Amino acid sequence: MTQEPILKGRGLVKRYGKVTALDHCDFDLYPGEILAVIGDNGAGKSSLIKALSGAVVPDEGEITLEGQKINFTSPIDARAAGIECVYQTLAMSPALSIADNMFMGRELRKPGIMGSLFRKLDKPAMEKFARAKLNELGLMTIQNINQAVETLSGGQRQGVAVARAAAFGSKVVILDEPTAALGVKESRRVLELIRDVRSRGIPIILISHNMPHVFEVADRIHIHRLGKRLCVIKPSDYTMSDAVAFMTGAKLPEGVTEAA
Ligand SMILES: Nc1ncnc2c1ncn2[C@@H]1O[C@H](COP(=O)(O)OP(=O)(O)OP(=O)(O)O)[C@@H](O)[C@H]1O
Repeated sequence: MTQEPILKGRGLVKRYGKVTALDHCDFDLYPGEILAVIGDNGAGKSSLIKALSGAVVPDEGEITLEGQKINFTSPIDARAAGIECVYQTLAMSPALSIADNMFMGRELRKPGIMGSLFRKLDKPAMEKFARAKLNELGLMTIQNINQAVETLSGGQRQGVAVARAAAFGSKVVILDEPTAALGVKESRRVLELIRDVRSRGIPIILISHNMPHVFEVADRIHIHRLGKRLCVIKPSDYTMSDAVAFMTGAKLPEGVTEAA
């Protein structure tokens, strides 16, 4: 790679009491790529993306975005910097509408009296924007933008979460297990959305246990093992069973040692 990574982590450490979830972990995401992050249960994948998206503060190490050192202390900081993350839990309010969920925490407000803190929400503008974004991403099955999120199917909810991330993630979109618990058709749609985001030039980090999905969409695969990056492979160079063998420690890629 001749380009510089857009998002880079070096020597990241995160401890939870006696558990070391991240053990001097390195990470590189390059512009315009879909980077899958795979690893066994408990390998530290979620801890890694939480550190990159401000949900946890690493105990050690350095993160840079476009070459600038960043010190996120919350996901709000990361969002302000253009990094959007869809966590496994989706972080949506089921009783609120699709439009309200898309704007949660960054509501548009009507112009008010100068200096007024009590500016009214600009509902029409938010609905218009939400509709435009969902249409742009081909989520035409959602008829009513005012529909409560709790009335949507799992796939539609995931679609709204991905649409929200894609709409506001100007620099990086992170998706933690976006196809887990989805049916075949719904998973397909989410994979298409992921490709769609990439085609708009936004790089994506995809955490997934689903090897066929990973091998289908990823440009590169970061294999995470025991709290650190074991290696990065190209899906064209290895089989799915190789990847699983690497992440479980059954075998190592050529030239890689476990201590690396
Ligand atoms: N909030 C927490 N408190 C205590 N331990 C934690 C916490 N979060 C993660 N851990 C521990 O850190 C380690 C790494 O967890 P993490 O969730 O990052 O792994 P993962 O690779 O995402 O796992 P999975 O694939 O099962 O989701 C695990 O041993 C886990 O139990």
